[in-house]
Amino acid sequence: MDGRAVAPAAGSILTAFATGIGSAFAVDLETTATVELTSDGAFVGEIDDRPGEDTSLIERCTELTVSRYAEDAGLEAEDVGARVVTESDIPMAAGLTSSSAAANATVLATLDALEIADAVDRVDACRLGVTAARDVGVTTTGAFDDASASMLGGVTITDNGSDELLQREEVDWHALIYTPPERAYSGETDMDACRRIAPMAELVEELALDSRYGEAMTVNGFAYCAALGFSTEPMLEVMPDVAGVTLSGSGPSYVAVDERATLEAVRDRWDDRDGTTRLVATRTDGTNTA
Ligand SMILES: Nc1ncnc2c1ncn2[C@@H]1O[C@H](COP(=O)(O)OP(=O)(O)OP(=O)(O)O)[C@@H](O)[C@H]1O
Ligand SMILES: O=C(O)C1=C[C@@H](O)[C@@H](O)[C@H](O)C1
Repeated sequence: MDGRAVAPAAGSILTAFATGIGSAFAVDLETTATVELTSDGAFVGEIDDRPGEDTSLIERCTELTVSRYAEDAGLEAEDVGARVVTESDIPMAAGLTSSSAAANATVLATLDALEIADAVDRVDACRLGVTAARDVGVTTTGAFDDASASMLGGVTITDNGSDELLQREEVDWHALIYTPPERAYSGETDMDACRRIAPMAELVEELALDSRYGEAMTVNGFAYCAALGFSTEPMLEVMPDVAGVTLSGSGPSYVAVDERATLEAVRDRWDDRDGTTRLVATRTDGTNTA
């Protein structure tokens, strides 16, 4: 039995390291997971085109999903194993939620292989991926904010301490994303520095809950650039022309939102920098079987 699912990336509105409350929105970059069920009880992962990269997240996702749902599919969990392969156009460890997209795609592809994808609540499926991310140490707060945006689409606001969804709204922006060449792994974030900006994070939370997402993300960006030692220059280069701009996740990517034409007009300011600039649509749908 084979299953397949596709999950989008996400950009930040409120990064959750300071208070545990986070907010993110889905963007049109994708990870695809293909899962083949086996009968040897082993869980084996492969990341296409990245032979040396750590596959423990996607292996744990298949294992947890089989353990939780095999019996619902009429199978004995002990006899079931899985082979999972991911293919992705989301840069890894760049602040664009590659880990949450890989987890969501893998959980849903495993449910698809078990032929019960439509019977499982998407938020429960998302929480399973968050548990796997915690188990293998690729997250600090669990990143339910990023994971829920990728699973459901649109903007989500979450409490990553309790994995509760506080708000979800569909938005119609485009996103301009600048990714410098370096990488930043979320599991290695300086949490002491992040906790010092908690009062700013609380202000960002108020703005986001009031649907003032552009202002929220810009305050978030200045606070997290300061806490994590990233430059605010890329933000200043596109302000005040865009509705919002921030450092995304644990960096090093920056993301700006507005109408497509506005972002096209400022794009060359980031194109001049080392790294990659992408102009993508936001996504109101989330993770789906394929
Ligand atoms: N396409 C993928 N397939 C399988 N595993 C992946 C994939 N992308 C990321 N991962 C896993 O996630 C880890 C990177 O997680 P990390 O949280 O640091 O990056 P990120 O999710 O891109 O960043 P951020 O959380 O700041 O948005 C990788 O080491 C790998 O274990
Ligand atoms: O690992 C984590 O806990 C997080 C990672 C980042 O992507 C952030 O965007 C998120 O808010 C929290």
